[in-house]
Amino acid sequence: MTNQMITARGLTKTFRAKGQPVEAVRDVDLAVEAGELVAFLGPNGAGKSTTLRMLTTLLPPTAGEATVAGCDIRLDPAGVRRRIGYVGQGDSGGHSQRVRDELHAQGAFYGLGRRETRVRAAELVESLELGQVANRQVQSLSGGQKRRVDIALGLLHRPELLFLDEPSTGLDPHSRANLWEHIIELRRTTGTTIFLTTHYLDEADELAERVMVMDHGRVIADDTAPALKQQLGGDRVTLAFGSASDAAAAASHVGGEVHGAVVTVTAPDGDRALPRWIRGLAADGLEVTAATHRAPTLDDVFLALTGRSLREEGATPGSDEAASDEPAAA
Ligand SMILES: Nc1ncnc2c1ncn2[C@@H]1O[C@H](COP(=O)(O)OP(=O)(O)OP(=O)(O)O)[C@@H](O)[C@H]1O
Repeated sequence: MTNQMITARGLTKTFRAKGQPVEAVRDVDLAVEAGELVAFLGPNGAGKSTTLRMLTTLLPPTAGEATVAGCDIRLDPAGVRRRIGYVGQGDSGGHSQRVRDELHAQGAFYGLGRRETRVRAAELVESLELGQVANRQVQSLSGGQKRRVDIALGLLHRPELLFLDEPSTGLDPHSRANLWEHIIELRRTTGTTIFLTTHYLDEADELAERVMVMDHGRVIADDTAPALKQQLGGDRVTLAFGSASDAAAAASHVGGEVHGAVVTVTAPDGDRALPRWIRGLAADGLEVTAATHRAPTLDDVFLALTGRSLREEGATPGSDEAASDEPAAA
C-alpha cells in the first residue's frame, strides 16, 4: 500500500484582478508519496506558488479538495500546519535576530520545550553547516546562508513534509549547488518528503526524483525527468548545408525543420541516425558541412508540450546547462 503525503483533486484557484477573473490554478490533481522529492517546474505565472499556498493552507481554494500529511486542507488546516514546514519566496533577510535566537523563537512558536528546541536547533545548525554564522544576525548573512536558515526554520518542528517555494532563486550557481547538497543530504538522513517549486530546468532535471510541469494553471506533465525526456523530447540533431536549397532538399529526406541552411530534427535515437543520414544524403549529392547531436532536455519537453521554450520566456535565470543548437564542424 502506498503512503500518500499529498493528494489533491480538482484544485482550482481563481483570483479577481481589476474585476477580471484570473485562473491561477485550474483543476489540478496531485499525488505525492511519503519520502519523494518532487519538483514543480514552470514559467513565471504558471500557478506554482498559488498551488503551494493552497496546499499549505495559506490560501483557500476556489474549488477542489486536498489532503496534506493526512489532514484535509479545508477541514483541518491547523493539523496540516503542524505537520508541514513551509519556506516561502520571501527570505529571512529582514530578521534582525541572531541565527540561533531565530531558531529558538521558532521552536517556541511551535510549542516545543526549551530543551528540545535547543537540541533541535543545534542539530540543524550542524546539518545545514550554519555553525560559523549561528551567532550572527540573519540580515548580515549571504543569500545562500539565509536560505539555509530559512530551511532550518522550516524543519525545526520535524515536519513530515517540507514545501520550498523557489529555494534557490537569486543565488549564484555555487550557492545553489551548495543548497541542493544540503537539501539532498537532509532528505537522505531524515526521509522528509520535499515538494519544491523551481524555474531552473537543470535543478529539476538533475536533482528531483519526479518533475511536475505546470503551465497556465494546469499540470501538463508528471513523471521522472528521464521518462519525460524519452517520451517527449527525443535527441536533437542539427545538420548544416552549403545552401538553403540543399537544407530544404535534405529535410524532405530526414524530416525536421529548416532554418536557413540548417535542418533540425528530433529523433529518439539521433546518435545512431546521424551517421546514417550523413551517408544517405551524401549519396544524393547533399553534403553535410557541420552536424551536432545532443540529448533532450526538460526544455525540449516543455517545447514539445506547449510550443514555447521556457528559456525564451526568461524563466531560467542562471541556467547553466543551456545547450547550443549551433552545429559544430562535422
Ligand atoms: N493575489 C492575487 N491576485 C490576482 N492574481 C494573482 C494573485 N496571486 C497570483 N496571481 C496570478 O496568478 C497567476 C499564477 O501566479 P503564481 O504566483 O502562482 O505563479 P508562479 O508559477 O508561482 O510564478 P513565479 O514562478 O513567478 O513565482 C499569475 O497570473 C499571477 O499574476
